[in-house]
Amino acid sequence: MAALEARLREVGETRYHHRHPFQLMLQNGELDKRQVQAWALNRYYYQAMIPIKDASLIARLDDPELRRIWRARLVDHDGEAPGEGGIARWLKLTDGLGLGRELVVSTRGILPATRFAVEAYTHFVRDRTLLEAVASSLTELFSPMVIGQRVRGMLAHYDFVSAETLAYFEPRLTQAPRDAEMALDYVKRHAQRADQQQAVIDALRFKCSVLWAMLDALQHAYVTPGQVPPGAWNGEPGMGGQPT
Ligand SMILES: O=C(O)c1cc(C(=O)O)c2c(n1)C(=O)C(=O)c1cc(C(=O)O)[nH]c1-2
Repeated sequence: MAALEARLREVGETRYHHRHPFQLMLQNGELDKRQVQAWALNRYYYQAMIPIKDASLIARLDDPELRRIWRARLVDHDGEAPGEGGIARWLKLTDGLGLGRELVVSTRGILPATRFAVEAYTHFVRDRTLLEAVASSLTELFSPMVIGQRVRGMLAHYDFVSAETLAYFEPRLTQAPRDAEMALDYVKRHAQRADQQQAVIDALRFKCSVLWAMLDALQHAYVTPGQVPPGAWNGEPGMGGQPT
């Protein structure tokens, strides 16, 4: 099983979004405020869909113990009360960046490719085997590293963000390792055959592609050559994006 873990870590090393040019620009202070806003606006859709993805996974778990463990993820994102949890904290980030809440929550200004990538993830978790669904969350093995680089870089380079507006990320540094450890343990116990282990590797590759595609879309639309797709957010806080 150490061999499987080594293969998974190799996938992360080569394919995770810590290597994406948009992530590098974000953490190196090379984006302007509008580009950072576009990142936060689009990433909101990922945040909003994660608990829906997790709820569909929980619905397929027949072991109460596993459901109880996985349930913590719903609480992390949705909170126990209005204004709590990861989604609410992400909205503090978009507030802090000057984006209108109605625009953000409506998701009408997100890029088409953001929507397709996030939907592909939720459908993958719903439709594939439970083993693949669990394995697709294993990008979380690598997220504390990229979050640390992003937060440090953004605080150092952008005067329009603060530790308070980036507060979303702080709890993730403990939540993500807890979740990833559990998912890795599950995968190691359930991927016994070679074909199952390959399915696990492929699920992680797929998930890396989801995250990569989201940043590709931002790079294409808002960096170079600046091709904002029709109907997507046009750079004006609270505006842009056609009403649905
Ligand atoms: O900031 C990031 O780079 C990053 C990456 C990932 C990831 O690797 O999927 C997640 C998150 N953040 C995150 O905040 C989060 O809640 C989360 C949940 C999941 C998942 O697949 O269930 N990934 C991620």
